[in-house]
Amino acid sequence: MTSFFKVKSLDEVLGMTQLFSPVGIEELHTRDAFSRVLAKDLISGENLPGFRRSCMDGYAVSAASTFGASESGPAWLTLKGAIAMGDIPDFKLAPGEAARISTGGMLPAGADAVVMVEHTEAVDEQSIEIYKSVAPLQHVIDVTEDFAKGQTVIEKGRLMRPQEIGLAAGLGHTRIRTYQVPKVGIISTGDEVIPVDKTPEPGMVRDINSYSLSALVTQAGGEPVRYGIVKDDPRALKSMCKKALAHTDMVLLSGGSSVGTRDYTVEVLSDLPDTDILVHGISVSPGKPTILAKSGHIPVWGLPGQVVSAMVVFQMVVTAFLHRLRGLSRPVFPVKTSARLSRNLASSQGRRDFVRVVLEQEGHELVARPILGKSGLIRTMVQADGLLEIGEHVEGLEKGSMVDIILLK
Ligand SMILES: Nc1nc2c(c(=O)[nH]1)N[C@H]1C(S)=C(S)[C@@H](COP(=O)(O)OP(=O)(O)OC[C@H]3O[C@@H](n4cnc5c(N)ncnc54)[C@H](O)[C@@H]3O)O[C@H]1N2
Ligand code: MOO
Repeated sequence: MTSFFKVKSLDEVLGMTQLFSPVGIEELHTRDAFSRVLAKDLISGENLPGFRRSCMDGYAVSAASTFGASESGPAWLTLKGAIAMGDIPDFKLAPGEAARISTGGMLPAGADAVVMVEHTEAVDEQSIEIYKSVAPLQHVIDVTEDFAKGQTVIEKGRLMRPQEIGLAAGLGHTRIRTYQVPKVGIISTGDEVIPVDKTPEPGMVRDINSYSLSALVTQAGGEPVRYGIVKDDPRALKSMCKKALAHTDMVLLSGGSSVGTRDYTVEVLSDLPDTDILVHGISVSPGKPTILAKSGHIPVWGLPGQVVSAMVVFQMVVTAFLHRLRGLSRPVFPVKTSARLSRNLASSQGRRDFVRVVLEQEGHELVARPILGKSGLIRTMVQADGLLEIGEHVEGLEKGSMVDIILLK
């Protein structure tokens, strides 16, 4: 029997991300850097907060002055003054003294803790009673408690989430260096594939893949560039590949990845200058007939034409390469939930299966119902809340077992 594919494991293929490098760097205003990846360590130029800051409304004290204080035996302290927000206190606290302070105010010299106002009682204009002792630094943010001057606060390769944007702003970094957004060229192939604004004759299909793949590229942090539909003609496909390679950082071809009489992708890619076929076949289902080539420094994918397979391979394989091009230094962990499996599921050993599932709430539990349908049915992806992964060494899963579901965004 002819073996068409030299199938590689998913882990082997994912290991190939290291053969590719992040795209170029650009400087951006911090407010535009959301979802970008930092290209240079961000160093703190100052201490944060830079002064001892109260995190409660109450009284600044030396903790030692409150030791032993209780409801029945309060500590008695002399009121030295009040600290206005944003002011530097112009007095020092001696033992046995306290100063009125608000949340965010600067502690005076001699103070190392704050007593919450609800644990005090004013005796008269000059003195207060304290009903609860505080420990040193209680209710206080210390000078370098967020960050110290010179410290790396965000490492190169980290994603700029809302909290990283806030931190950069808090340290006064208005411009930061990030990786560019990788451009991803998308080419649909197939004599039967027509533009979505045309009405298909029998035997024809509208071009679903360049739309679903564009959306996936955007979701994974890339910029899709659509090159339309190319007929099953090696010369036309080669010329479109060259065009996409000249203007993008990664190329996705959909269709023609298998071994049919009109599946030219491998032939065309092999024929491009400075191009190696790294993968033709991955031991996953759906998506086995996937191709990965390296053209110069650019990854080129031959994705299966089946609408579900193209999407699943993008999510489970291509995304890791796009993250590499974006400059991300750590994996982005998929969002998962735990659910009880509604039925027995068979699976072939030696292959990783990704089964589409619907999630349903039953009492306090989530139940995962597998959607059994062919990989040419877009309906099955639309119904799916997530994917259930069945490992290479697992023969099947039993009804009632708890499983992890990768949620589809
Ligand atoms: N003898 C074998 N045949 C096949 C195998 C195999 O191992 N041995 N694998 C099957 C699997 S699994 C898949 S998946 C497909 C992949 O085939 P291709 O990548 O060559 O894709 P096409 O034949 O071009 O198309 C498959 C299917 O998808 C439709 N299609 C293609 N492009 C689009 C698009 N842009 N939008 C919507 N639909 C699209 C196309 O019309 C076909 O129906 O190979 C199996 N064969
Ligand atoms: O990859 Mo194919 O998608 O199993 O139908």
